[in-house]
Amino acid sequence: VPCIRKYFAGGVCTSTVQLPGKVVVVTGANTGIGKETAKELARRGARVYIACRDILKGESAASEIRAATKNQQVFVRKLDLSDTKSIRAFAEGFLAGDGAAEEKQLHILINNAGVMMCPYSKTADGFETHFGVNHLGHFLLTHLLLETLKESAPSRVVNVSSMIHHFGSIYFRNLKGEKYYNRVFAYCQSKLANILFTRELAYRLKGTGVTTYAVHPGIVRSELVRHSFVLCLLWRLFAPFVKSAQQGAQTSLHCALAEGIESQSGRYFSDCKKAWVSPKGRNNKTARRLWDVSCELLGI
Ligand SMILES: NC(=O)C1=CN([C@@H]2O[C@H](COP(=O)(O)OP(=O)(O)OC[C@H]3O[C@@H](n4cnc5c(N)ncnc54)[C@H](OP(=O)(O)O)[C@@H]3O)[C@@H](O)[C@H]2O)C=CC1
Ligand SMILES: CC1=C(/C=C/C(C)=C/C=C/C(C)=C/C=O)C(C)(C)CCC1
Repeated sequence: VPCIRKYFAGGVCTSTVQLPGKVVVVTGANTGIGKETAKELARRGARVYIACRDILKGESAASEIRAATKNQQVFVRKLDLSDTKSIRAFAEGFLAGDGAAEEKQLHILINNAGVMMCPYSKTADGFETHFGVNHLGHFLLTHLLLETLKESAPSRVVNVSSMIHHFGSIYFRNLKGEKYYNRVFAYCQSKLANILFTRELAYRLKGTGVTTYAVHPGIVRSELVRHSFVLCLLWRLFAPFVKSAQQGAQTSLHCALAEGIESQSGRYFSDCKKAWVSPKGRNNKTARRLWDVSCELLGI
């Protein structure tokens, strides 16, 4: 089992970059891959903002991270990606100071939070939940923080996607899932949207010093499978093949920290190296259309 575990553990972030004075936001960092990502960035000396929908869960993760890293600069902020009001309030609060410190800079934004295979539901703004939280929520958050990211360049945006994007398509005529709904395809679509967003964002940010990367973290033991009895069972049955959250955080860390990957902006990484993207994820026309439709839906 240790040998199998080692084989399936995947790539390791080997960057030795330290982050004193750097500011980081990680969404969904109260648990799973996000928490481990935030922990490592705090260990390297960054001021880390845990952006999560449940402040109590966030505080408990923050205490754990402070204790493990001896970094007291770990803060919790409310961010519910299923509500654009909450996203706007988070961005306003973050940029205005909102208690702990006035953040005029943001060097690393990790768009990590996500939901998978939930029953049909809508966000506060009427978007299908996977598309609304996994894609539109992070799209709006990035938009609101973009000027600060530019002013803080060199800076990075890491979008946590998935290999499952290979099975996704963007159904422009059914983005709200009202005509038909399948929870697996809804998740796949949202993860493909993460890849296309990364691609278009990189194109638009050329020359600004802000770079962006999409990530597949691997198959990771976490709460993501909470809505699927079958996946919960599979994850248990195949435990030796499933990464720990700490192993799952490595590719996000690589994309946030590794030196010399700036020319790879817009690309997709898995196991800390460039990986193959589905043809749909390489389509510039779809990327552009998704960008325009997202702006329209969000009124930005
Ligand atoms: N685990 C895996 O095998 C894989 C994971 N991924 C991706 O990795 C990322 C992290 O997932 P993972 O750590 O595994 O899953 P977890 O379920 O453990 O963590 C997801 C995080 O997202 C948060 N979240 C969910 N909805 C919202 C919302 N509306 N607003 C704010 N935060 C929200 C959760 O908060 P709360 O605790 O309150 O629910 C939680 O903190 C996801 O984007 C996922 O798609 C990709 C491929 C495989
Ligand atoms: C085939 C197979 C597995 C199942 C993989 C699955 C079901 C992957 C689903 C990925 C998801 C849901 C990604 C989320 O973004 C295990 C259990 C790893 C064990 C080894 C063989």
